[in-house]
Amino acid sequence: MIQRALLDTRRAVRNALRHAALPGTAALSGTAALSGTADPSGTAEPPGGVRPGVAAPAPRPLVLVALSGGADSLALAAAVAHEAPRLGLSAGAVIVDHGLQRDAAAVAGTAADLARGLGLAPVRLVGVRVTDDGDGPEAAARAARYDALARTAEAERAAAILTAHTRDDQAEQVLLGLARGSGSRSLAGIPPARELAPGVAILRPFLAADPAITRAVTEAACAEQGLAFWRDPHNADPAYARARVRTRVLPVLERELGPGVAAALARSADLAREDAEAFDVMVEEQIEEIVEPAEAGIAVSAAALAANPAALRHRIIRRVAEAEFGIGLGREHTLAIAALVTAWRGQGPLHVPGILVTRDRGRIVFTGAPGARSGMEE
Ligand SMILES: Nc1ncnc2c1ncn2[C@@H]1O[C@H](COP(=O)(O)OP(=O)(O)OP(=O)(O)O)[C@@H](O)[C@H]1O
Repeated sequence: MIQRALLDTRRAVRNALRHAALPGTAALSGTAALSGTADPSGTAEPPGGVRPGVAAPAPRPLVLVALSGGADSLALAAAVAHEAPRLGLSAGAVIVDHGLQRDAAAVAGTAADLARGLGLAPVRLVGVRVTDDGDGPEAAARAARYDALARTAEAERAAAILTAHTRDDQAEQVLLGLARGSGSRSLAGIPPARELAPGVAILRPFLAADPAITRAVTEAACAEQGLAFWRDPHNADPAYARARVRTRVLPVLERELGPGVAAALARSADLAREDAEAFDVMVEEQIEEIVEPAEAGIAVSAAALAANPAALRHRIIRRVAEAEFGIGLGREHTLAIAALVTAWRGQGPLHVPGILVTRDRGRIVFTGAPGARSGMEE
């Protein structure tokens, strides 16, 4: 029997690892290894150990799979265990125990056993305390998890953490962003790769694949390898917005609009990401040109802001507030500041949370309100 899902997951991992520009290493191309220790055979040391007079081989760069024990990350772990040695990499796993469910420790222990059974090493089981600061239990668990992943990667000197987000996760994320009324950065959804911490990348091979790997494929890949995966009861718990999108909203859309909605949403994310990246570059270029320090703050040329299309003008305003004062402006406040440029009729100073904005001699001047952080980020 052709194990198609297994092969798809392995190909996704192989491509992601080959093309990753992992921190501290060069991007793999073809069979060349990250650190110059290319070893498609998977045997880094010569038989009999290191030869006299020959420098010991550099340790293989380490990648760590973020493993929950669910189908997605178990399929990823199996694919990484197979592919990493062939690319001159070593591969381990991190399992985060959020301690949120009664059987959490047992689930984490089983996942760790499965990882060891796949040949991953090291396998790290990390317990975290989840404290909800008001953003909800999902966000609190995510923050604790990513913090633990970053700390473990640093402790193990890993070049990358790999997570198993699928096309279905991406579609759900885009729908949630749409429902919130977000811009292209948020609609871009979950990035296939980004920096997790200084010197540590986070890679999502199933999202980077073309076409992206679906949840159905990860489940099939587990079945093809006889891997028993855990089903997280939270995934079907209607208390969680993401679970409602997964179990109720997307099935309705697929039924009413036809199959392919999830794929289309994931494609929208890719398009939005391209737009967002282009805007980021344009905003930085504009900021270099039209922003200057002002007493106790920063000033932007009103004429230059006016000359830009709204999409850029609004992004420049938001970027200045974020970089200079650490404040994320909402749509309403952004438009109010933009009106000092586009609908100028001698308005007085504008108070937005943490910032005072005035128009003064052809410049829009941003000044920190008491307590606001100040200083444009590098
Ligand atoms: N307990 C865990 N331990 C280690 N890794 C985990 C754990 N839970 C999830 N992950 C990793 O995160 C990926 C996404 O999981 P999930 O969709 O549940 O996360 P999420 O809450 O949506 O957060 P985010 O999408 O921001 O990672 C999984 O595929 C897996 O790689």
